[in-house]
Amino acid sequence: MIPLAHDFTGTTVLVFGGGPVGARKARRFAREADVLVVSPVFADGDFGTAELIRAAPDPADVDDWLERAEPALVVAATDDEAVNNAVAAAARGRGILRNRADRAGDREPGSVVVPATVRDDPVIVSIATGGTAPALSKYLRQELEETLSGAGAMATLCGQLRTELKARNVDPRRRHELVTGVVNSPDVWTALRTGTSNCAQVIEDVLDAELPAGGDRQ
Ligand SMILES: C[C@@]1(CC(=O)O)c2cc3[nH]c(cc4nc(cc5[nH]c(cc(n2)[C@H]1CCC(=O)O)[C@@](C)(CC(=O)O)[C@@H]5CCC(=O)O)C(CC(=O)O)=C4CCC(=O)O)c(CCC(=O)O)c3CC(=O)O
Ligand SMILES: NC(=O)C1=CN([C@@H]2O[C@H](COP(=O)(O)OP(=O)(O)OC[C@H]3O[C@@H](n4cnc5c(N)ncnc54)[C@H](O)[C@@H]3O)[C@@H](O)[C@H]2O)C=CC1
Repeated sequence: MIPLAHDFTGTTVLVFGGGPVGARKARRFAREADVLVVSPVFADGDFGTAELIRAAPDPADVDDWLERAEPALVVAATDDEAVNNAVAAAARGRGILRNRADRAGDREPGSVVVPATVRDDPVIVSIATGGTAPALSKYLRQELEETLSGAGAMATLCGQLRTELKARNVDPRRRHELVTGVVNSPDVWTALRTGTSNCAQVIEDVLDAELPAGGDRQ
């Protein structure tokens, strides 16, 4: 399997099944997609901003739901294998991405797995185990949360620094050295994590050291 980052903004994600697993998937995709959850019963819990539709489609009805909703991705998260099979088959027939919550293997083209994810925007790290051990994905996600602390601020800082260096015509090789120096600086990491320094200050320090007296490098 090849991990990809997919932008679901402006699309619909259709989830079948309103149990804890359907809720978790709904929350995940509701970050950016319009999520519809179809289920006869909904678990107590957080479905994010998803729209909840009370219905219990038979396997034969599922394709009509896909036709109406025109989703970019369908999630099969019911406890009824026949319905989950119908969801996967209808999505396959329509060329729609599909995620089966009740399968670890036997994947086919167009079937996707939801990885455990740590975010410190704009940084995203995803973990999957080929379906063999989702509990391990969860464990590793929790471990990585600490490691990633400050990574979002570091990414933002590097982005701004690159823009500033380009605007000052610092040549590409030197730009790479300066940005790599910042990324590898324990002092900058500590400053970002503890809030003792901010992006603007670090950028100013780098620019002052690199371009004293305002002279641009070519
Ligand atoms: C294939 C996959 C399909 C998919 O859902 O995309 C899948 C399938 C199945 N999961 C099952 C069980 C559990 N899943 C979790 C948790 C998570 N499962 C997630 C993803 C995936 N699960 C995909 C593979 C990812 C990978 O490759 O690692 C995570 C990462 C993402 C998310 O769901 O958001 C999320 C953690 C999020 C987080 O916390 O960060 C827990 C732990 C818990 O709930 O505390 C358990 C119980 C412990 C255990 O069994 O490990 C079962 C058996 C069901 C049964 O026995 O009935 C199946 C089906 C089967 O195995 O047949
Ligand atoms: N991928 C994952 O992370 C995990 C997957 N699972 C699998 O996912 C399935 C769902 O897990 P839970 O949410 O814990 O189960 P659950 O049994 O709590 O919820 C299933 C939901 O599906 C609904 N449902 C039943 N028939 C339906 C229909 N015809 N149309 C729409 N919805 C229907 C039920 O009303 C219920 O809300 C489990 O059966 C299991 O196979 C379980 C744990 C973790």
